Amino acid sequence: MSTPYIEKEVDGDKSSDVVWHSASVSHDDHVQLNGHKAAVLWFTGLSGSGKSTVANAVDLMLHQQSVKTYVLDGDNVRHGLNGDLGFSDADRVENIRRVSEVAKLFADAGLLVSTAFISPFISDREMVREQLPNNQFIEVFIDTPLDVCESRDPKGLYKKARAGEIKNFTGIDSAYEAPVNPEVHVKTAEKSIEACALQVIEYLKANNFIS
Ligand SMILES: Nc1ncnc2c1ncn2[C@@H]1O[C@H](COP(=O)(O)OS(=O)(=O)O)[C@@H](OP(=O)(O)O)[C@H]1O
Ligand SMILES: Nc1ncnc2c1ncn2[C@@H]1O[C@H](COP(=O)(O)OP(=O)(O)O)[C@@H](O)[C@H]1O
Repeated sequence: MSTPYIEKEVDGDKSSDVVWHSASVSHDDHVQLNGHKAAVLWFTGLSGSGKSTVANAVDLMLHQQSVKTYVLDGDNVRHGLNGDLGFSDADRVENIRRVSEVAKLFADAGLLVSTAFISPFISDREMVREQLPNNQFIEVFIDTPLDVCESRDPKGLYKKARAGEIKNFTGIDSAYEAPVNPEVHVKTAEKSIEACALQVIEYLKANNFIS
């Protein structure tokens, strides 16, 4: 007998006649089969801070240990699911809301999912935390000073933003609210990519998400 993992949320009138259907295979069944806990590693930081790089390094380390994983990356999700969204504050909020729902489904399936989104607003990240059960939200602050991100400029976007060719660019003319008490605080300007990834792996081990 499975227990409903995700409770139905009534969203105004549009879904009031939709009834939640419990799955035959429960979250606990997935976790038992996988042999590790599920969680969402929520990487947040400025553009060029290293979210994608560290998230993918962590993902590879986990995969090599036979942990079931998936990476949701802002650049990729914005090509499909969120291709209709731009970079106004309202669109960023909607971006994170949708990603949060997808991440919740991946975690429900028993995966250790990593997300790499700037996710600049504390309120949105706290919304994600609150909708995930049992401390499954792990905030990973990729803390890289703006000047370092700008000197890396892997996609040439800071140059364009400084030239006024891109508006509402995070850290230039759009806000970034740093995490106050993240589960993992990674300073990429001070250590290698591998050391940054290992810091996340150590957190997962110390908190019994993986063995
Ligand atoms: N105006 C503006 N501000 C910030 N970023 C911009 C912008 N325009 C395009 N890009 C590119 O989009 C990537 C950020 O997308 P996200 O979905 O992570 O943004 S957010 O969480 O909704 O704020 C970001 O990717 P990363 O560099 O990997 O962070 C940029 O490549
Ligand atoms: N310790 C480090 N951790 C992460 N990235 C680093 C580090 N040192 C240098 N970099 C470089 O910084 C850049 C970060 O880019 P990216 O991962 O795309 O950032 P983001 O996803 O936050 O926009 C990459 O070119 C990466 O090689």
